[in-house]
Amino acid sequence: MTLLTIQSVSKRYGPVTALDKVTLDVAAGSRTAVVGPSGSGKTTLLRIVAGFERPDEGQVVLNGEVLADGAAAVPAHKRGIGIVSQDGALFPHLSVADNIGFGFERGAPDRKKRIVELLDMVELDRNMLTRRPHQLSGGQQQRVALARALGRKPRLMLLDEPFSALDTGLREHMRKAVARVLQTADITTILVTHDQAEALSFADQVAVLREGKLIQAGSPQSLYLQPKDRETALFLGDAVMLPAIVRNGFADCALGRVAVEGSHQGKAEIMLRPEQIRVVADESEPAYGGRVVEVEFGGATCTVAVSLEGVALPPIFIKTSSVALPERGDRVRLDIAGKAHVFGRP
Ligand SMILES: Nc1ncnc2c1ncn2[C@@H]1O[C@H](COP(=O)(O)OP(=O)(O)OP(=O)(O)O)[C@@H](O)[C@H]1O
Repeated sequence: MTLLTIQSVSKRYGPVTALDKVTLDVAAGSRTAVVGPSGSGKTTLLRIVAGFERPDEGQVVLNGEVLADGAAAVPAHKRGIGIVSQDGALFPHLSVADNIGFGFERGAPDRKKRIVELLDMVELDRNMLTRRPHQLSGGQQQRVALARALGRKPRLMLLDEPFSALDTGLREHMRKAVARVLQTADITTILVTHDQAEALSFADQVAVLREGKLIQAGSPQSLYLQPKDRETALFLGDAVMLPAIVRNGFADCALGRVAVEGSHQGKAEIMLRPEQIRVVADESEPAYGGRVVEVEFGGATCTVAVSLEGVALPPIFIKTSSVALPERGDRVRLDIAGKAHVFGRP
């Protein structure tokens, strides 16, 4: 069931088109990540859904209720939508307990109990209730902000880059913790991020924005393995692109004959994710071989650059484990796992 429908929403700021006829459905109980380069319209979209901005055109409908229809809009505080921003936006002069209970009635008999329940939900220690925000770490502040937003029992939760101020390890931990809390509470969520890995691991649906347009929306797997165009492919991760001739489910390219998806026939560009390619030392002069021109040791994931023989193409970069890492100058062949994705060539 669809909870939120964003229908042909456009927003201009003077000469800048921040959003251009964006249409996106968000299923009830799901997690959607909106990604895109800086300035692509992610925050504008979130602010329109939250009610902090009004669209010039288009509709926002939540659970059958029209929240915005062009400039006619339901005010933000009447939307039942929670939002957690990058800085958490906690009230610095209030304790953790009062931050979490901010929206609750002062004299409500169950106020304290609800605050403690929310604190437990975001897995914070109860001795933190009397602390002020500046006595908390960045990750703890974000949990308090999430608890406060959850306390209002939102129909929809919006997360605007909430993990971006945290360092890598904590970021991943928080992402998992927040996903768990939202799933347990069965709250539909939209996350805005410019971290592709975060989007792919957090969401059921990823929506890619570029220059105010929605380029593609779908499951993380489908976007990563079947991106609509080159730019989307490269935005979501490293990719090896090769010219090819496709016939009956196979592509002839500089790597030999590679199985492909789809029914495209003729000239095309194919894409492989680097982890689909395995570098195998092979001195036997294979028909489609190459020579290692660069090795970058990176711990768990190393990068090997291979210059393909007999073709005028730049070296291709392959991610590989540190086990049996080839050396510069080695002859190798490249084994492919899975199928390549085909971009049709006009
Ligand atoms: N209040 C405003 N006035 C004028 N232009 C604005 C305003 N808000 C956003 N813009 C412009 O609209 C475009 C989209 O901005 P938006 O903040 O939505 O992008 P974003 O994808 O969230 O970027 P970032 O990842 O850098 O936060 C940008 O060109 C931005 O400069």
